[in-house]
Amino acid sequence: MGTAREFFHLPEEEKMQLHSPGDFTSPVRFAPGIRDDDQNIVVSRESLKFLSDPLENYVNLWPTNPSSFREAVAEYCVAAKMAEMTLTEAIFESLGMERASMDQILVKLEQNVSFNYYPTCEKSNLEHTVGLRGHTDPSIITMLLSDEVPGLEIFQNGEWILFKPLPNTLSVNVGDILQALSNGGYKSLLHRVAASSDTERLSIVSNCYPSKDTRIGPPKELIDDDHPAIYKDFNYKELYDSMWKQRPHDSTRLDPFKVCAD
Ligand SMILES: O=C(O)CCC(=O)C(=O)O
Ligand SMILES: [Fe+2]
Repeated sequence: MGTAREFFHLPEEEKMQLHSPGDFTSPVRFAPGIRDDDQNIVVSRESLKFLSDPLENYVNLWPTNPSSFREAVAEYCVAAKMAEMTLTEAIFESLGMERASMDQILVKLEQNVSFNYYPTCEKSNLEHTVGLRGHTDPSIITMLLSDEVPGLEIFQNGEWILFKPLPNTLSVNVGDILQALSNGGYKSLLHRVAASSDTERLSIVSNCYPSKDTRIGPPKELIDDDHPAIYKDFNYKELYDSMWKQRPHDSTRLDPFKVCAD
């Protein structure tokens, strides 16, 4: 967390060297906060997103400032990936998936990591500022470590609820891919981050997802006459590509992959 904080406190010009607008494929990307004039809103989050798996392919592309970056972050990524694999396997077992269906996904799990930084916002601008807009994650599961400053809100039973971070605790969100793989048994979590005028906030998010070509669809053992397939088979590349396309206002990321449109 200290390394992430040091990174975001670097001069703007240095962080902006890692900014490549419109490029969603670069293995290391810095994104500054944005102003959305259409919605008259500022999204204050700055993020550093980077690929981390397999580590040896990417670690040499990561920032070298702060100097602790590569070593500290590599250690975190490896530990997070192991925890995610163990959890994902346990979730698959709980669903009653057969070994072959589980392995098809587990042997090709990948990971990307985001450092998120939410600077404080002037009180007078709070009304038109959010930390991060409501979204679900395009992952199987997402592991979140935050610096214990509140701000994350989750949508539950029709309302936004402030999530209370516990000290030294990781939280895990269900992502869109687990919703598809479990044929709707698990629901991906809609969440957002509020802006604050009091305290800056930091989080480290590790997303775990199948390789781009892995077939994503409910395994046959979860499908029967009472539980018909909700989603067509797709792969992560198709989900990722469709993420950046304009969607109807009320649609979610998985809607384009539904067997029957509602
Ligand atoms: O900062 C947080 O608590 C959440 C960040 C998040 O939702 C994301 O990076 O997808
Ligand atoms: Fe998220």
